[in-house]
Amino acid sequence: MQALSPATSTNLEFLLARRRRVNRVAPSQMIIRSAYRYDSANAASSANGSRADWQASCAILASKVVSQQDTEKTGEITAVNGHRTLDLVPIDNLPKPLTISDLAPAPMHGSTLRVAYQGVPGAYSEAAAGKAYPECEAIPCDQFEVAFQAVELWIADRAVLPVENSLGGSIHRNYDLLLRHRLHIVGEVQLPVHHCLLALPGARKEYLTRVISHPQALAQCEHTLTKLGLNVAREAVDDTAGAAEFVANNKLLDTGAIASARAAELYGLNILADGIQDDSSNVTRFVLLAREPIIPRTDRPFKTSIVFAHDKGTSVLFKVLSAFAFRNISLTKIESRPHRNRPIRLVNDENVGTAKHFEYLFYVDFEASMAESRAQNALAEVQEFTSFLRVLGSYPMDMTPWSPSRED
Ligand SMILES: O=C(O)C(=O)C[C@]1(C(=O)O)C=C[C@@H](O)C=C1
Repeated sequence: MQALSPATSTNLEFLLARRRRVNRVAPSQMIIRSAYRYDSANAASSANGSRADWQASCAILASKVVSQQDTEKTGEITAVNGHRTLDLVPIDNLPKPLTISDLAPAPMHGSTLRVAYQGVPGAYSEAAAGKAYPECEAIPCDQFEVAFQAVELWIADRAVLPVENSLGGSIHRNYDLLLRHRLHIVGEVQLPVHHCLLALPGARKEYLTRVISHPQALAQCEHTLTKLGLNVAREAVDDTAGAAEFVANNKLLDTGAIASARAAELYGLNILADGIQDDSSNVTRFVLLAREPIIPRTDRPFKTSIVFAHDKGTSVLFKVLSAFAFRNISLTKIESRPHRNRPIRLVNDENVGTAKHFEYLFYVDFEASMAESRAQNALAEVQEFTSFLRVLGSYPMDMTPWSPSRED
C-alpha cells in the first residue's frame, strides 16, 4: 500500500490545531490519536493555504483499522470473468478483468485517464466511469479490492465505486473498503440504472428456471420479477454484465440475467423485458477515488465525506450531528458499520461489567466544502468528541438533473 507522504503526514491535525487556537479549546480537549507527528516545517508551508495545506486536512488522523487482505471469494460462478468467445458475437477484443495476480507496479503511462471499475464491460460501473470521465480508458477488475489496488499501484488513475442505490440502499462492503484503503474521494456520479431481463436468443420468459445478477440488481428488480411471473431461483453473481456474459458463454437457455442493454449487445443476448427496476427513478451513486485529494473550492456545491468512531456511547453521535446542525450544514448520508477491530465490549453504566455494547464506525456525507470555515469548525468540534476521524474527501457534487432517460 502506498505510504503517506510527509506533506500529508501533517494532516488535519495542523488544520484543526489552527482552528483550536481560534476556538480557544484547550489542547487537552483534543482527542487526537494521530499515527503521524505534527511537523513544523510542513506546517509552515501549509500556513500559506497551499495544496499541502489541503492535503494535510484530508489525510488520516488516526487509523485503528488494519488493512486486511480480503479473503472473500467469488464462489461458484468464477467463469463469469473467463471471457471465452461466444459464437453469437465476437467478444475477443473486450478488455479482460484484472485479477489480484495482475497487480504488479506498472510504468507511467500516457495521458489517457485510466479508471478501474469492478465488473466486466457492460457493467453499470463502467458506464459511471464514462459519465465521470468521458475520454477515459475503463479498466475492468474482478473485485472491488483489485480496483483499489490498481490505483494504489499506479496501474489506474482513478477507481469508480458504487456506494448506494435509491432502491437497494448502501453497498456496505464498499464503505469498509474505503476505510481499509488510503484513497481519497475526488468526485461522485449519480447514474440512472435501467435494468433489462436478458436471455439467449430463442429463450422464453416462461422457461426460465433462474435469474442471475449482482445482488443489488436482484434487489432493485424484486417486485417486477414477481409481477412478470418469474418466481424462480435468484442467484447472486459479481456484477450485472458478468451475469449476462455467464449466460452467453455457457449457452444457458433456462437462465435469465439482469443487466444493461449494452450488456445485451456485447454478449449477444435478447432483451426479454425492458426497464424492470421496481422504480423508474432508480439511481446508483458512485464515488471516484484517487491517490491524491483535490483542492476543495467554494465556487460550486461541494460535498465532504468523513468517517469517525467514538468510545463514549450514543450521546456522542448526537453531539457530532449537532456540530453540523448548528452550522446549517445538511447531511446527505449517514451510515454505520461495525468496528471490526473492536466488535463487542462488555460494559455496564460505569463502563465496566456485563451489558453488551457494540462498537460502530459512522460514515457521514455533508453538503459543504472543506474550504469553508463552517465545515472546518464543524470538524474541529467533531474531533473533540471522537476517538478517530478521517476525511475521506471533499469533492464537487454531481448536480446533473435527474431524467428517466436510459443511460446504460
Ligand atoms: O454490476 C454492476 O453492473 C455494477 O456496476 C454494480 C452495481 C452495484 O454494485 O450496485 C452498480 C449499479 C447497480 O446498482 C447494480 C450493480
